[in-house]
Amino acid sequence: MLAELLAAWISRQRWFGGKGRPIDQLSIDSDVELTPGLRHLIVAVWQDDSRDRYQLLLGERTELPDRLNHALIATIDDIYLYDAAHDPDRTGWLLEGMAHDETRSGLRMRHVPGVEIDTSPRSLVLGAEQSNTSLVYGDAYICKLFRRLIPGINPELEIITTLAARNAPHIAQPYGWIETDLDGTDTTLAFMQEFLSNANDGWDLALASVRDLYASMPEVSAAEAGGDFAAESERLGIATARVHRELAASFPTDVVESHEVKRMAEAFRRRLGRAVAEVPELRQHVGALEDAYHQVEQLTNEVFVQRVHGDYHLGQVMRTPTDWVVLDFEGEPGQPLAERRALSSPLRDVAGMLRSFDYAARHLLAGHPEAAELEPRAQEWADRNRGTFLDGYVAGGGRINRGDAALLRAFELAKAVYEVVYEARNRPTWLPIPLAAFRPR
Ligand SMILES: Nc1ncnc2c1ncn2[C@@H]1O[C@H](COP(=O)(O)OP(=O)(O)O)[C@@H](O)[C@H]1O
Ligand SMILES: O=P(O)(O)O[C@H]1O[C@H](CO)[C@@H](O[C@H]2O[C@H](CO)[C@@H](O)[C@H](O)[C@H]2O)[C@H](O)[C@H]1O
Repeated sequence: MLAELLAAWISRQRWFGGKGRPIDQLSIDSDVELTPGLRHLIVAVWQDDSRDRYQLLLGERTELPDRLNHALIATIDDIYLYDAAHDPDRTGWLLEGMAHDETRSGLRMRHVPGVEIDTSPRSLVLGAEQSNTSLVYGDAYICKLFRRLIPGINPELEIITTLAARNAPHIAQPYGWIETDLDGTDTTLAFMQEFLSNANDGWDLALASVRDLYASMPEVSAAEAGGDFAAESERLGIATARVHRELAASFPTDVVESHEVKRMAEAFRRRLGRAVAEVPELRQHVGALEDAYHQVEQLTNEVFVQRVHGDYHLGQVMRTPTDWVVLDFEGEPGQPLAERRALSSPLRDVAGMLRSFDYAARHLLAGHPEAAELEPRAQEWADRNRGTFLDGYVAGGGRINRGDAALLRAFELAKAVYEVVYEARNRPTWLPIPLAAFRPR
């Protein structure tokens, strides 16, 4: 009975990766009591013969305070079962566990050597629950509970702890993590780092700039607008190049010989094939995409590859009073771990951010009564910030060569294909934004 109730509940969660497909079955793989009133569950969700596993913190109470009503999952035998990630009376237990390196019922809670964890702050779930659930403790820490579990060490934990040990700039200090065995492999369940309380999300800052441009009367160019974002885009380019340099210095790198570059084009094509099957709107753009991928096959230069961010966009960077900080090095949610840890061209991240400038420029157009008149201004804002970001990247020592244009374009288009699927599944009204990327330029 609990399994059926969980299936209905999980399908409505923003972080559930299997949206758009019915759940055939949900089974409870593990269910352990962490402390009275708090259970840790790993559930397996079966859809079309594929299985994904998710973790949840299940709270139990005989009375449910109003503030937890939104987290209610079900009532069984007069016991309220709810998502305890939303209950600060329960989540303090995780902080204590990491502070004291506790192991309970197979869950290993650990802190980064040399740091101290203050166990007094209470948690709040961050409003923007996306692929995961983040708990903010006071204004000190942010602990991300990975919802969909993939056996193995999460790339974010691996990368941030490695970069922090080198005192690399542009990252937030790591504090602790929680792990368990899944299929006999150490698997990260949660990762906690410094909460940047005095910082703004790059996406929000960019949107403020776009809004300012749209509202400026009489019409001014993006460069003349009071909220011009170009200096920030440039700084972000410089920070991105620095992070790429740190990643290249900390992890293995390689060079893909020109005759092997074909494989990259094949990967783009495989992704396109899957996406077209899911989102028919893509079909009319297949020709243009094939052309772009074909140009990659014709490349005669070798391609430098290294560890990269993997899902780089304006929502993954924050502006502190001093500089940009890069978050969320876990790659594209939903991709196999091996793919997320694989070496790739840093141009992939550059392309991701270029796409994000396009998103920021266009997102306010959907449903806007003056969308047609604003379109050229959106394009102008996107072009300006994409350009200054690239300038910053090159000035910061980022590797972009003359022969990279075709590869950068292909990465951008492949990212837009990914976004089409992401939007079709999660925010269908946003679908026109990535679809606009396939228009001829
Ligand atoms: N260290 C941090 N300090 C402050 N806010 C953060 C921090 N990490 C993440 N956030 C906020 O949480 C949002 C989502 O974080 P992210 O790591 O991208 O999670 P997800 O993987 O669920 O998308 C970010 O856009 C940012 O607003
Ligand atoms: O942040 P996540 O790791 O959860 O990334 C996923 O969600 C993102 C949306 O929140 C999605 O990003 C897309 O929308 C952004 C605006 O909301 C935009 O800035 C990005 O450029 C665009 O790709 C991301 O693709 C997805 O993996």
